[in-house]
Amino acid sequence: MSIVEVNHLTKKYGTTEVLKDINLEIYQGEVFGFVGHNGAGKSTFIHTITGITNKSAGSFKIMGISDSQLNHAKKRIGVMPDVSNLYENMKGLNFLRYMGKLAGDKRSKPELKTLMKEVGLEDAAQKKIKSYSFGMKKKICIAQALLGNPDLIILDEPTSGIDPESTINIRDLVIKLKEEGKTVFLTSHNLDEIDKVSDRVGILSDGEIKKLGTPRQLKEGIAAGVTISVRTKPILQKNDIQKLSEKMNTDIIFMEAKKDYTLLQVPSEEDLPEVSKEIIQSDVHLYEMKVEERSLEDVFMNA
Ligand SMILES: Nc1ncnc2c1ncn2[C@@H]1O[C@H](COP(=O)(O)OP(=O)(O)OP(=O)(O)O)[C@@H](O)[C@H]1O
Repeated sequence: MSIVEVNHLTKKYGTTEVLKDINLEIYQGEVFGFVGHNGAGKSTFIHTITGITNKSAGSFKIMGISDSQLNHAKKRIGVMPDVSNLYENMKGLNFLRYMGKLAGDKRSKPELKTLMKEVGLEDAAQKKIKSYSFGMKKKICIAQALLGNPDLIILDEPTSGIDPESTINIRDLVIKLKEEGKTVFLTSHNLDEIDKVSDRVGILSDGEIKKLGTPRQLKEGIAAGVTISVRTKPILQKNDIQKLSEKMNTDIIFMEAKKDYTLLQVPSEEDLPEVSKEIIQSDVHLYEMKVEERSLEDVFMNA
């Protein structure tokens, strides 16, 4: 079942089309990762489907409720606010109690403390928000998005500015929410994180969804060929790879030479034995050769 259904959605600021004819379905119970470069339109998309800003054209439904009736769906959507919208003079726990009442959240104080613990703020309940670090402010925004027990949780950059341990906490929290049957829509610049946690990923570029699928489908869908890293002494440079390619009469593409290894692309795994044989027979010493996993970053760069 679709929790979000977007049809031909367009958003303009002045004459600039920031979202261009977007079609997208987000299914119940999935974690959907939305990625794109700065200014691609991710926040605008969130603002549009949550009614913070008006669409220019097209339509959308949230939990089957059409955008003209969006107010009826709002209680079931938890949107992570921007840190600048926090009430800095309030203590963390009091802030969540206050926002919780507005959201119709029935949680008791101990339950709200549990929520704070889940987002990694167990020691900050009685501290004023203005004393929080940026990462802590992000965490309380995530907690705020969960008030009122929403079915759809929208997290815009939840892990930016957050330390690695807290990033893992947030990942665990997202997985827990999914296990509870919630739908989580999240944006992030951390592609590794998106890869780990998302059931499906959409790549937004210049206001259009350029790629959509499971992380695996997206990684399998990029240019054919196998990327390998080769650790040699001395390091193989571009001209070495060109010579190798000519000698083998195969397209071997030099990608980059790092500090202690070289990345190259060969047409298929079948070429690996000969590549290693040629390197061993050359003037360099071969220490390691391995196939590199495709990453979402590769997909993103190819979008
Ligand atoms: N209120 C506004 N008025 C005019 N232009 C806007 C407004 N809000 C956003 N934009 C423009 O729309 C484009 C998309 O911005 P948006 O914030 O949606 O991108 P984003 O993908 O969320 O970027 P980031 O990753 O940097 O947060 C940008 O060019 C931005 O300058």
